[in-house]
Amino acid sequence: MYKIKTLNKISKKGLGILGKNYEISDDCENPDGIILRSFKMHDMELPESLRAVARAGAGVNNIPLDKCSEKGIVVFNTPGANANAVKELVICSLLLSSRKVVQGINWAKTLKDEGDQAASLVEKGKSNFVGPEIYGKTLGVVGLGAIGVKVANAAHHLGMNVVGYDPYLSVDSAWHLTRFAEKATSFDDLLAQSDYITIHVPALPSTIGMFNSEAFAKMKKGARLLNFSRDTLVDTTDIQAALEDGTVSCYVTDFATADLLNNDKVICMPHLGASTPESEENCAVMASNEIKDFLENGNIINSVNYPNCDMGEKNGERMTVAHKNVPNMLKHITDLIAAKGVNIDTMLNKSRGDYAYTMLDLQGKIDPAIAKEIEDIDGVIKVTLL
Ligand SMILES: NC(=O)C1=CN([C@@H]2O[C@H](COP(=O)(O)OP(=O)(O)OC[C@H]3O[C@@H](n4cnc5c(N)ncnc54)[C@H](O)[C@@H]3O)[C@@H](O)[C@H]2O)C=CC1
Ligand SMILES: O=C(O)CCC(=O)C(=O)O
Repeated sequence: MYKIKTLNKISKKGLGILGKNYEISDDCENPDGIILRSFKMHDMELPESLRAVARAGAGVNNIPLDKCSEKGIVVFNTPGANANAVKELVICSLLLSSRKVVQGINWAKTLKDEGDQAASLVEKGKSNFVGPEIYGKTLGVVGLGAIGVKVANAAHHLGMNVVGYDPYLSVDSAWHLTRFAEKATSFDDLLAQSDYITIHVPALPSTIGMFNSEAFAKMKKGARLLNFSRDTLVDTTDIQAALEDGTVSCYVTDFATADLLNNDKVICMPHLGASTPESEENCAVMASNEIKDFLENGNIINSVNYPNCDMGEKNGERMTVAHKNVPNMLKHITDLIAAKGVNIDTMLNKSRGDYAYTMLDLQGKIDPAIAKEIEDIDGVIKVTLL
């Protein structure tokens, strides 16, 4: 029986995939795996039993990746599974940033006690809520991954000129991106051209604070900024100054923070980007499949800290070894196995940065003591006999 701890509400349809060999609860002790959404794991003690963490979503800045890697805990995410949900809210927000819809609705509500006068007051007051159309305007998309590409394509279909910036654009993203999107020559070039800018990069040391006073100084006066990625990408003090002096005319963010909630030029949403039944189900299904395949077969698909390794369904004895990416490791492991007279049927070894993962299909019955001996090799982190 495998134990799965959930740290957020996870779609039942997704969890159902795990099947009857799984005990799933939000308070289980000694879990083999954790499935979560935005729960912040940084202050959490990682149980010794823990082998895998699956983020039902894209961003993994809520997970202590270094700590997990050191303990041989494989962390997964669900690339693209919520991208359509975010794309739709971004398109909605392009319009919200332009047309003063939120402000207009709030004002209209203040007329609720005006009786027969309400209709004429609406007509008199509506000129306060005029805003430009997005058709023919330029949208800058920063980060052309799963979400950025979908946003770029949809904006093109709405008649916008699209300019994109992504120095690490993947081949897959390039295949899916509309041919009408133009490539910005640099981040500064995108800032200078865009009437609207939407951010779709992960929160990394290299991206945190990328929208700061220096960036705002290079933007078109009155540009509109959308942030559905992470709060830390936009410097809170600098955006308030840019809104105050009119450099940015509206900031739409999916990350409501106390200092922004009082600003009339900010539209704050409570992290709703991925909150659709479809996206919650897609993410939960993908996360459950990933964790099940790892726990049962040792396969790693869509990990963010260990290399992807897939030997298909196990058929016999399989051993997996999470280890440091150092010389001679394979020799040490295979020497110990050979010394026990065990034959290796198939083997796969891949590395990713400082860490590596080895999968071995072994012939015959394996003495679990081998696992202990391999775990004692300097640089080996975790050995699992499946
Ligand atoms: N508001 C919400 O509910 C959601 C927010 N997100 C956030 O959106 C982010 C992006 O999600 P996806 O598109 O699914 O991820 P993704 O990994 O498919 O795309 C990220 C893209 O950013 C690019 N990138 C990295 N550094 C960059 C830089 N310095 N400048 C320009 N581009 C850079 C990468 O090359 C990649 O193409 C996530 O990391 C997460 O923080 C994701 C899903 C839901
Ligand atoms: O699970 C959620 O609602 C948040 C989604 C998100 O921010 C992500 O996938 O990065």
